Amino acid sequence: MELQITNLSKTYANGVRALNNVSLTIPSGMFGLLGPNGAGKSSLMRTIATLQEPDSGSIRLGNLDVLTQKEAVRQVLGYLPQEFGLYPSISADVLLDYFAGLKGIRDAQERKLAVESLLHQTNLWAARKKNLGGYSGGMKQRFGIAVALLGSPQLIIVDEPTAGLDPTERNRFLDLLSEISDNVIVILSTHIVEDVTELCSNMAIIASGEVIATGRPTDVIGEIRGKVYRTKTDKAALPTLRTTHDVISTKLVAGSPVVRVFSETPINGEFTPVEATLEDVYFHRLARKEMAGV
Ligand SMILES: Nc1ncnc2c1ncn2[C@@H]1O[C@H](COP(=O)(O)OP(=O)(O)OP(=O)(O)O)[C@@H](O)[C@H]1O
Repeated sequence: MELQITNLSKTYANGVRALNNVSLTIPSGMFGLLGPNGAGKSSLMRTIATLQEPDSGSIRLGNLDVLTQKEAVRQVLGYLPQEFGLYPSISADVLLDYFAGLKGIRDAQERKLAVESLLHQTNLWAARKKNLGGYSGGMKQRFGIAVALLGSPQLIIVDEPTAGLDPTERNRFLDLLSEISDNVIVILSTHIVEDVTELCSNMAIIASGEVIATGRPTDVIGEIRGKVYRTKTDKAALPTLRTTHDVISTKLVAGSPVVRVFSETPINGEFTPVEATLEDVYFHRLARKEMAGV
């Protein structure tokens, strides 16, 4: 199964153009959607999840037309939104059973098996009798994914699921996502570049509603491989360096700026060639997009 998004555009009533001619092909496996705040990630995900209408464009999921066959899409969709409310004084097993009923699992025995299996899969079995109000952030996210996985969806959309999780919970959540991504499409929206490099077989970067890079992470990185250099400098020299070089990023290491620059041709002197990363592509493409928009 493949998700095919073609020329999707959306301008909100307040005039914000959240999606501008977005076209993407999303195969099965983990697909990372990267972009800064306000890039349009949630708008895109809500549209794919049949929760809002675009102004123009089309979305196909296998043989389904997502924009007109909404009910059929919802049957095979699992969606974990950026924010969701949970009933604080209900236990996980009771609420999951309730959602399983809403998802159309009518047979009580079948529902019980589905709920038990998901509670095990999300590592919430031991805490299944606990009220959700007492769950930690990570447990709530794992409960959210258990709800999204009800009914064996073919398309799973998770919108910034690791924001606010500690490293242990973040890893646990991402491991869970990669386990479920065999043979289904999982779209993971995130600001965290590392998560995409490590987990996703395909990806896209969007900024100001436009796709500015897409492909396999290794191929996307390949476009700037051999063209990234690094140097240490002092703070006073930084403004001049920005005018003479194509600066990708600067980071303070022990108080001194470490600068990564892009160059089509070899640069000597203080610069050392370094292995290009997805973060380099991300910052470099965003900077180019900003310059083009000025
Ligand atoms: N319902 C709405 N009405 C008006 N403007 C909106 C609405 N939803 C989003 N926007 C605007 O559309 C743009 C894209 O927002 P969106 O939430 O899709 O981005 P995002 O990439 O998910 O951002 P974040 O990472 O901060 O969640 C932003 O400028 C946002 O303010």
